[in-house]
Amino acid sequence: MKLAVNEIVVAVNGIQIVNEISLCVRRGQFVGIIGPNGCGKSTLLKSIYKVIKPKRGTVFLDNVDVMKVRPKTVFQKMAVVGQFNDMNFDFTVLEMVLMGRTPHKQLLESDRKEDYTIVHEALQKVDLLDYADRSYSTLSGGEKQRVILARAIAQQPELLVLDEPTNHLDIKYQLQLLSAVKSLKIGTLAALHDLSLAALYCDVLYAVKDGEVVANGTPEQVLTKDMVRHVYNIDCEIYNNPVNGRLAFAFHPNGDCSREGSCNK
Ligand SMILES: Nc1ncnc2c1ncn2[C@@H]1O[C@H](COP(=O)(O)OP(=O)(O)OP(=O)(O)O)[C@@H](O)[C@H]1O
Repeated sequence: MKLAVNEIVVAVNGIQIVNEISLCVRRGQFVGIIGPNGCGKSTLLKSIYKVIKPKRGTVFLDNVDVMKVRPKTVFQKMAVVGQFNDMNFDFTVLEMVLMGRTPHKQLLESDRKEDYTIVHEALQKVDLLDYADRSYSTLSGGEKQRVILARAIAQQPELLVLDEPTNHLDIKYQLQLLSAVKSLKIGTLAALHDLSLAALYCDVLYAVKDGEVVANGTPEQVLTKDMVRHVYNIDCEIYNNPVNGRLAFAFHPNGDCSREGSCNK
């Protein structure tokens, strides 16, 4: 499996939101996209999973031209966990996760025993097996997020696209969700806000500012004080986390670089 995104340009009302972004995800790689609010992460991801048609550029999943083929062909290989997961109709948790099987079925084909086994395993992975009969609409934001991940897992994708997947989750479930994703050993592309989690889970990072990639490489190459200041306009100290040995971040209070005297110490 290889996702190849080449020079994607997305413009809305004449304003360029994504500016010639290229990136690559290979089998087993966890690739993170970091950058401040509004820098274009979701817009880029939406153009990769066919919700937005870019003005220019290509997205290939192996030899499949994502822009040109029908959605079913794409979603047999790609699963998505978006940022907002509310539904207009109510379903049980089991029904929600069963929907992950849809790209693998013919029209009106009924669910088979094998589908239920896959769904049970997916619910187990996100620690929600006991919730199978609960109504989705009654779940907390974090529980909904985990159901949507279970649905994506049940899809048995080769590539998982996640838009801020740890939104709504407490720290235990942030770690559980990212560990569950990592254990799938498939290609993953995730927009992430938490730099420590990005350092802990990602093999490769792309830092985005104003719709452009300004740095890419391993977390150690990308997550520098200069990058954080340039991209987020804030000062920080970076150290090795004594628990996991990965990079950790301490941000300066009042560390907005635009404030007088707060930067360049
Ligand atoms: N359909 C649209 N019409 C107008 N502006 C849009 C549209 N879609 C996105 N934008 C703007 O494009 C910019 C990038 O939005 P996007 O959601 O991609 O950012 P993001 O990096 O995912 O942000 P966040 O971290 O806050 O989720 C924002 O300023 C947003 O307001």
